[in-house]
Amino acid sequence: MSTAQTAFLKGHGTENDFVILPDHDGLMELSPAAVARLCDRRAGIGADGVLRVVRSAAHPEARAMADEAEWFMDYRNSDGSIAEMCGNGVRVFARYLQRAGLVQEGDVAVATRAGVRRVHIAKAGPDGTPGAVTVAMGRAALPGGDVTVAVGPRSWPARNVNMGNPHAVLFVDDLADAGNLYDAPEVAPAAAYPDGTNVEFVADRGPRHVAMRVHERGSGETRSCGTGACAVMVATARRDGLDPAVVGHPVTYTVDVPGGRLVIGELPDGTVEMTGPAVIVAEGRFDTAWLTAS
Ligand SMILES: N[C@@H](CCC[C@H](N)C(=O)O)C(=O)O
Repeated sequence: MSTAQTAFLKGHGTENDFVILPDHDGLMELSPAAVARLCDRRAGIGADGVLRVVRSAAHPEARAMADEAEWFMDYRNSDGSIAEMCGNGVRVFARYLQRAGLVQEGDVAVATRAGVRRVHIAKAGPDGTPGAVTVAMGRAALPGGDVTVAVGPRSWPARNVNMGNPHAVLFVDDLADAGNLYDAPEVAPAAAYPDGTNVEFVADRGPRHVAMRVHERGSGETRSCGTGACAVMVATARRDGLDPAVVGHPVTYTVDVPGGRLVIGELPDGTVEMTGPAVIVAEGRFDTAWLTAS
């Protein structure tokens, strides 16, 4: 008797890693417990989150976007919670579509809970090195209001930046000041973030060059966060007195994350674009029953 199996892939973007579940017709039941089991780094496959690949027409949350974007990224954090958007995830998602032969190098639109995101897959190098993947992340929203982030006895003022999902961005002299970021820092007032938030600690590295560490809502400390890096870019540009809408030209920053480097630009129309690597590292199968066994 053969055991039912489910196909998966594993990929990452600057070491923000994902289990990818191809479920093109949207038939899979994916409970929060099943996501947490997949993402478990000891008893599961291990990842910061899950990218379920579903045809937009087959998913109730994406049906309205199906004319614009054939594929929907159903993103889940490693604790099983749902997030609106994942910047590295959408780049890795595009790489999966390319590897599966569902799209070619060039432009692809991907439906997300934060709306349609346009992704560009650059040509591979002459030696076959995969090209970088760029995503137009939409405009940052800057809700304003005073926000404070505390770690133990220390606290810092933070900037509230929304990239489709929420972020609190603050500047430190030394990234070690963030301490253990597996636990969520305290963010006040709680009313600024009714659904919780991601928190980014930022240190300067040079002109238009910063480094960051992140606590991701629903995943703990990760090696990178794409929406977080975009929020950091915008918060840093405003701190530096740079608003592309005012200066009339794009503004670009390099953002180093523990898992690599992202290049992020903001255009005069407010659109934020992020470029970086996106790779698939493995492909396999697990027993379907394992996902739901108690
Ligand atoms: N790693 C992601 C962000 C994933 C969602 C986040 N944890 C949230 O809950 O908002 C990225 O690359 O943007």
